[in-house]
Amino acid sequence: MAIERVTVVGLGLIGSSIARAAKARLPQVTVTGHDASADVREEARTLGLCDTIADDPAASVLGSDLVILAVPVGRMADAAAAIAPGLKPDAIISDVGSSKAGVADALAKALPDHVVIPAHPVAGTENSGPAAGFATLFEGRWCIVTPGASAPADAVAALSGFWEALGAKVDTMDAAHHDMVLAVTSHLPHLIAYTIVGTASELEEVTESEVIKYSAGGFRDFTRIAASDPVMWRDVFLANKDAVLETLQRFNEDLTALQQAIRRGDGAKLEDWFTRTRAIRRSIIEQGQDDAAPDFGRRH
Ligand SMILES: NC(=O)C1=CN([C@@H]2O[C@H](COP(=O)(O)OP(=O)(O)OC[C@H]3O[C@@H](n4cnc5c(N)ncnc54)[C@H](O)[C@@H]3O)[C@@H](O)[C@H]2O)C=CC1
Ligand SMILES: O=C(O)C(=O)Cc1ccc(O)cc1
Repeated sequence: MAIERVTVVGLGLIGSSIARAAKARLPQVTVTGHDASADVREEARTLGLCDTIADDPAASVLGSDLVILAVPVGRMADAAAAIAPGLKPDAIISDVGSSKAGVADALAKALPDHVVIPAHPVAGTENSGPAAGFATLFEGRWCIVTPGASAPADAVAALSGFWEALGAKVDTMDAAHHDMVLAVTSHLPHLIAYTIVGTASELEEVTESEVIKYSAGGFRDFTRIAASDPVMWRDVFLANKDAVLETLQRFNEDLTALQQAIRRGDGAKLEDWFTRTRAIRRSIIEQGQDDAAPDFGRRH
């Protein structure tokens, strides 16, 4: 099935990057945009992100073959309900939310008679808003598609083809599995960054501002992640509660084991652990998958 008209709902970092990438790489595709915020719609018009920006959500999806919801995870249900009256019966509705099982349920409930295929481009930055997006964001990055059992194969293929056309590599998996994997690789690291930067800022009173002054090393990387959008991440942790709590439990156990090794002066335990993690990093680089950390910061 051909995708000739695409609507992007939510024109922040990810939505505006989809619009930019589609305009750059798919000149035959017409892109319509909508955002609930009048200021964002205005900015999107000024930036020339889409062929058309619609003020009304239902009007924005009229005639569209593919509608991508790029709003915070907690806003997916509202956004889906608002577009419902304008959808073509055979339109594909997808999203880009960072957690998948809860979003899949919310979208299926809001759009019971439509083809819903959730997805997650695993690419982004700590910035938000329409000006933060860029056309190359998805190049060489994974997009995880999580179709339910009833998703038509031709629609899954069409959505995967769209992401590949934007430069992404596509993998397909079950939504619950996605949420467990991303809890480890993305959600927990963000929680750790939010924690350490908050703790350090409280400790700053003790160290008399030296935390900021000497923040050239690892701490600086944590501050970048901890600058990520508060609303987006609030929603991710609330939506992926079970997987995050399970991962956090394991993390706490390992942290306690390292704490104990430090207290007991168990240097062998510390050195073994650090040797193992160094090998993990090296094997990621050998597999050519070391794009994550440097690439996330490539626009800064
Ligand atoms: N920031 C990142 O690095 C990544 C984010 N994501 C996911 O992408 C989604 C969007 O995130 P960002 O683009 O970073 O956020 P953003 O904050 O830059 O943009 C979100 C936009 O959605 C709009 N919006 C909110 N509720 C709406 C509604 N009901 N209808 C229409 N528009 C609405 C907001 O006005 C805002 O312009 C989230 O679900 C997030 O989990 C996925 C991959 C990476
Ligand atoms: O900026 C970073 O380091 C990120 O981790 C970006 C990011 C944020 C959320 C996602 O769901 C995927 C990628």
